[in-house]
Amino acid sequence: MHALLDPQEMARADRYAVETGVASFTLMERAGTAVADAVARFPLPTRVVVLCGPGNNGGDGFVAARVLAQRGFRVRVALLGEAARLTGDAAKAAAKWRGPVEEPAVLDLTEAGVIVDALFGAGLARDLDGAAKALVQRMAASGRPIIAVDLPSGLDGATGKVRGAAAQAKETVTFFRRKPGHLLEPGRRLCGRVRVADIGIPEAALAVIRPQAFVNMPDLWQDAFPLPAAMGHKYDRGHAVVVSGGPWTSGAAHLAAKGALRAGAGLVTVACPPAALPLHAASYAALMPRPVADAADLALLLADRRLGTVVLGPGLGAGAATRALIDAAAPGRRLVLDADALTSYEGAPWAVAAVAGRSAGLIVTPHEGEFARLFRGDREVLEAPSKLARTRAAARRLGAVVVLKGPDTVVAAPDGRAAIAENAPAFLATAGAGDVLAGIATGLLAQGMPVFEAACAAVWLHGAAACSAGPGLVADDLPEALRAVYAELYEKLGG
Ligand SMILES: NC(=O)C1=CN([C@@H]2O[C@H](COP(=O)(O)OP(=O)(O)OC[C@H]3O[C@@H](n4cnc5c(N)ncnc54)[C@H](OP(=O)(O)O)[C@@H]3O)[C@@H](O)[C@H]2O)[C@@H](O)CC1
Ligand SMILES: Nc1ncnc2c1ncn2[C@@H]1O[C@H](COP(=O)(O)OP(=O)(O)O)[C@@H](O)[C@H]1O
Ligand SMILES: [K+]
Repeated sequence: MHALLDPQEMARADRYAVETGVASFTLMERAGTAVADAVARFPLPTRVVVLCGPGNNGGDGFVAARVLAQRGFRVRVALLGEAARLTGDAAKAAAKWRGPVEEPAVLDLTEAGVIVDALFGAGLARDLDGAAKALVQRMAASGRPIIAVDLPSGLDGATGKVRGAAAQAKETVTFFRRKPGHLLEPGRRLCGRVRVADIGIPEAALAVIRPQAFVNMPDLWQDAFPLPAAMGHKYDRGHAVVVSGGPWTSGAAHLAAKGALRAGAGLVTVACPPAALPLHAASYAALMPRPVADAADLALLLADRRLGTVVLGPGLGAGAATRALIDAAAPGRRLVLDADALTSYEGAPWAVAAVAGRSAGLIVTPHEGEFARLFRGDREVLEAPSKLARTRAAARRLGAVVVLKGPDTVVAAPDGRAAIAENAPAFLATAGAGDVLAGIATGLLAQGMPVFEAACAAVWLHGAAACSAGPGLVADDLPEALRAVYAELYEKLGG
């Protein structure tokens, strides 16, 4: 699994390496050498400017400068702060750099072939201001390619937020594992291409750290992925129910239903107002439309316990009628709540927590607007320091798995496990895409996949389907595109 380490966890990995016999200066030497390797891969990087900061990030910069000079590059080094104030490994690395150490102010950064940004990394402790901020802004304005050491300076590795200023990097070289800030926007864009260098920290450090945040990739959930059993029948693959709005808003439920079917649910029933029956009947022939006028009708339909997974929200309308449908569906069933279902609980996350408590597992899939409405007034959730922290706080509050959508969709479980997606193309932001995602999650839940894993898999499959469909995508393409993604996944998982 691809773990993500926050700065504290990374410091723990560092200590673990030292405890198990790796000298900390060796880590710095390898880190600086990895940066030098990245510079050397650039086209014609003959003139290199290395901007070093006052801590170990600057130390990596001094090592990179030395290695590059030894390899014949013309290197100039500037230090933000005084050389006399460097300590520990950074002081040692600076002492091994034999060339001049200049004032940043005297350098014309626009003349650099490549700039190495080694000002601040994991130790960024507050917003940049004064000389540090001015230097980062000059670097950004230089227009020269930048290779960032660990993180673009000013980017917070835990949150992905910019603290004061940060310069767009062409490439970022980080160490051992990526950090959440490499995936969370705007950090992801600022990093450019991210390389992870092995600097000799033992993998066993992860068993000690027990990280709880991961990149959302198949290795995170593939062991729980429901491959169809050779001797199975459709009921083994679950019976999902999509609750639809009336004829004018039935498209959203329709997209969710297709998502659930293509994700592998054995059967999908669409519970819809009678006026919407013909529309659903005319879509996929495989869908089973049933007339459901209100919550009492839904309860009757769901009396068949095989209908164990229900998605509500897409195109349903927000308000009391939707809350009543949710109350009818919740007891003992696995639920996905999206869109209007979430807006129906504006400012009342405790009510969703109550639904979660009655259910057999709940996934909620808000976008940022729905999230803000649901948690209105809940400062602990809304003001948590990052998208990752907000999603985790929300999951704890609701006792449910939360999927907070966007270019960097975060999935979090109440127990703290979290995954950040990196496979969604920008053109996935199109009307109805969210409805398909809710449907895919429902289809996976219906097949018995555990709730957190189902949510993570749904997000990854959704992104992969979009990539497979390509630019020009409309939401209707996503369920169809899932076929190619499944073909590859089944092949890989031996299904
Ligand atoms: N962990 C590992 O395994 C390995 C880590 N390695 C490397 O170490 C890096 C982390 O080093 P680090 O901890 O020394 O922190 P770093 O990023 O240099 O910054 C600290 C300095 O900046 C200062 N400062 C902070 N904020 C500021 C602000 N807003 N404005 C102005 N100043 C500010 C702060 O000063 P102070 O807060 O004390 O005033 C302090 O002097 C990591 O990113 C990686 O590159 C590798 O060598 C390989 C192994
Ligand atoms: N900039 C982006 N890059 C990639 N994916 C995005 C971006 N913005 C939104 N998405 C994704 O597009 C989908 C949009 O869903 P949603 O906002 O619910 O729209 P709708 O209600 O129209 O279906 C979500 O899966 C979200 O993660
Ligand atoms: K940096």
